Amino acid sequence: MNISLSIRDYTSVTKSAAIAGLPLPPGPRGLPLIGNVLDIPGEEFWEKYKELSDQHGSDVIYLNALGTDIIVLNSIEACRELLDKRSSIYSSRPEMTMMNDLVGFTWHFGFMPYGDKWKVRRKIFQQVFQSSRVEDYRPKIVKGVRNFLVQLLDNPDNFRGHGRLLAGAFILDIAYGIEVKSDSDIYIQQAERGMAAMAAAGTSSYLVDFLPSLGMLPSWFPGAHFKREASAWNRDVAAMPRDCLLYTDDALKCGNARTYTTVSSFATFFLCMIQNPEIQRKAQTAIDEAVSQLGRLPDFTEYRKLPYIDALVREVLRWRPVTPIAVPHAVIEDDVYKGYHIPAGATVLPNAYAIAHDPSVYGPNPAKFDPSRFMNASQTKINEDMPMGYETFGYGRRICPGIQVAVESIWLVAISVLAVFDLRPVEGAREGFVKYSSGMLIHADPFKMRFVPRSQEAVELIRNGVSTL
Ligand code: HEM
Repeated sequence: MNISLSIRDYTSVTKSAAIAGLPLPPGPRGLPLIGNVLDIPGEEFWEKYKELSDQHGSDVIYLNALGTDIIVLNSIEACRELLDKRSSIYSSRPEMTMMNDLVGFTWHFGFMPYGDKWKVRRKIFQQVFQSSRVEDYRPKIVKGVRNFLVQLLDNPDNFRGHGRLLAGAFILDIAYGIEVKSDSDIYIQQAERGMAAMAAAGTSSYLVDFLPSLGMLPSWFPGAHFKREASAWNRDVAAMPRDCLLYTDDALKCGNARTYTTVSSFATFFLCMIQNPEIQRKAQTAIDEAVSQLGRLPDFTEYRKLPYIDALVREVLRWRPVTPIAVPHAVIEDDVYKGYHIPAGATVLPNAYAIAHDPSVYGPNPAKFDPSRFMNASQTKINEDMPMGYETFGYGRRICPGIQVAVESIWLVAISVLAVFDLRPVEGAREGFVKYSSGMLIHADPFKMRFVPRSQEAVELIRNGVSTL
């Protein structure tokens, strides 16, 4: 036994030594001590990583920030090979000092390292949101979307607030069975602020993430602005699990701080519709033919039966991925990819934005919003050979466990809103590009639009939508 162990140990030591002798993936030359810190921009870093990948002619690039190894995966093949197929060693998280220790997300299993504590929480969370429970949660999505339509009719200017309420209330209802009625509810507001903190703190671009001892600096110290930002966010983030316990005796379910992601997709959907009226009309024609003539609002009876609406949802998720570099993974063993050494402990960033905008995956002109890219040549069915555009939900064992409810919510919002409203830009407002925020989660900057009921019959359908459930 002892002999076999020592043979195994010897084999693994020689294997590690052989791997360590391989070159690291290519990347920009770093400076002494600080490495590539100056190559990591504070904003839209996914663009820069893609540029570096093109410059070095490699889908995998290497950077070093204050001694921390960073591997960026810029192709779907690299993500699938490493994060999916080799998930037993690529499913941990880096330390994330800013997110966990300073901002206070240690309670959220999404940022925990791979291990038993994470596994228990993930299992319980999945039980709540798994696909076999669609019968339990779909009626709640339908009810939420019907209320959303009434709110859009009565107070269209607050469409973002209604979207926040829809996403937040629905998750609170599924997870804890509690009913929230307004977007000014304290829990919705708090979750919103907590998610804004998550979006900003999770970028892996704070120096303290690479040199945790910087966290010891006092807040007043020059350059320690991250400490001041963290303490401003910490109050809301710490309150999230505490308040969650007011509603449930099961603290492990407290992983629901993910509403912001779905809300960001709702806004992208609205934006794409006002910027592409011909696509809006095409989607409405498909809905009118299949549902509106039935004299009722759409529901899950139509799910997966209208290929153009499925394609539209895929394109919303692809065009502006909510999480452009997903959430950082960490690799726990030395590994080899395409002859390059991937060092144990490296932070691994899947560049979801680069993948979503890769013409070799999604066809020409990836900057254009065009649902037809997901259809077959005759435009009659979804092209099943094309990836779904869901890469934005991450990879391997850490893939988003809310993927199904998120996609189904976005789908029902899209089909229901288009069935009864024409979405139009505000007359006289400057049309064109709307800027997106930069961070772990991105969202469109505030914009205005109009929700015009398509007919008197549509108004009646909206008004009667909730009572007919
Ligand atoms: C458009 C909507 C959404 C997007 C784009 C999104 C995206 C992501 C991504 C990229 C990750 C990290 C995956 C990885 O590390 O490889 C993630 C993790 C996670 N998501 Fe989502 N998500 C969305 C909606 C939701 C919803 C609605 C929920 C809750 C019902 C949710 C719950 C979670 C949780 C708990 C994790 C942590 C998983 C873990 O670390 O094991 N997400 N999500």
